[in-house]
Amino acid sequence: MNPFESLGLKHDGRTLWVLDQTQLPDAEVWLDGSEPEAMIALIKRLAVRGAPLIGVAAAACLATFARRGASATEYATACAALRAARPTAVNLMWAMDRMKGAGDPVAEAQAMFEEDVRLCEGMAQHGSALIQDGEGLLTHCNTGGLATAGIGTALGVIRRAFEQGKRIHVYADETRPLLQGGRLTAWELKKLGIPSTLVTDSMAALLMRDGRIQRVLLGSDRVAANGDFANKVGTYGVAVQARFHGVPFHPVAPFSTVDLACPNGAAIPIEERDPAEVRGYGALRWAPEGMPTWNPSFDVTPVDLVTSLVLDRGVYSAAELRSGVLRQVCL
Ligand SMILES: CSC[C@@H](O)[C@@H](O)C(=O)COP(=O)(O)O
Repeated sequence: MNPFESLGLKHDGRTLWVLDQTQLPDAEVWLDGSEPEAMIALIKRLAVRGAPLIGVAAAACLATFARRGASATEYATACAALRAARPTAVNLMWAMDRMKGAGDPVAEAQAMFEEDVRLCEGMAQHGSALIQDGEGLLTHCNTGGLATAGIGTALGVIRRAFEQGKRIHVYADETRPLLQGGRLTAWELKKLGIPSTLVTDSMAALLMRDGRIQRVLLGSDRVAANGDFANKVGTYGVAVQARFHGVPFHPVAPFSTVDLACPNGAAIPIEERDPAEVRGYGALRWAPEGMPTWNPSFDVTPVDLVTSLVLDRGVYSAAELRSGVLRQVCL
């Protein structure tokens, strides 16, 4: 397998390494993700996360496993287990289905990595054209180089607009409960030198009321055929607030996130995670021990709250999405 490298993943030709995203921003620790069991654990505990990245990482892991001499049965078992590591991001299932039927798993994983880089470029090209000079942008969760093999989905769009010289200011939601915005998006924005401010999730409506947000750009873990989409919990709330304040709202995703088998958002499976993530963070606990919690990791935003969806192949309005355009462009 040829060496490849992204912000959160690298393959040196023999071993697959992943950046442990749970330790960011304080430490940049690379872990060995070559073995399927190790990769499944890394995906489950969000050391490797972000819809496109988990698909690419799982594919690279399988390719490494095959190259080390896994039997057909071992390969098929690992493929099925990786496919089930997280339930909402369809990129993982899409990638594993491709790997299942791949004649040459090494070449297929390599192609998938390179394709994801190109898909990010497509989104950046189409999405950056929407952003006007001087805009304040709100984003939720982390959708940058850490979440993909390339420059990212929504954060890639934002980065491209910044590189085009547009004077933008990014507001990053901290994104409770696991703080992908506060830890990861903030880390990426600082690295890139993009003017930005971190806010708690509950501040977004106030920013919109005060006229500081001209556009919302965020990612998706699964887009249904009618344009409803799942993304990190809190996205639906941002969409409602954006509609109330007349702020354009754009999910950004590659075609590999579109699931034509889901007719609408009600069919998207939503991951529920450990209650401990709501009661505290890491070693810190603020809720009474045993306090009942609800911890859906994602929510579904109806297409009616979408201004337009930025795909790698173009920008599609809510009306186009409702009339089934995804069935034509995502074949
Ligand atoms: C390119 S990223 C799109 C989504 O995967 C992202 O917005 C998101 O919700 C990630 O959730 P996570 O639980 O951190 O994997």
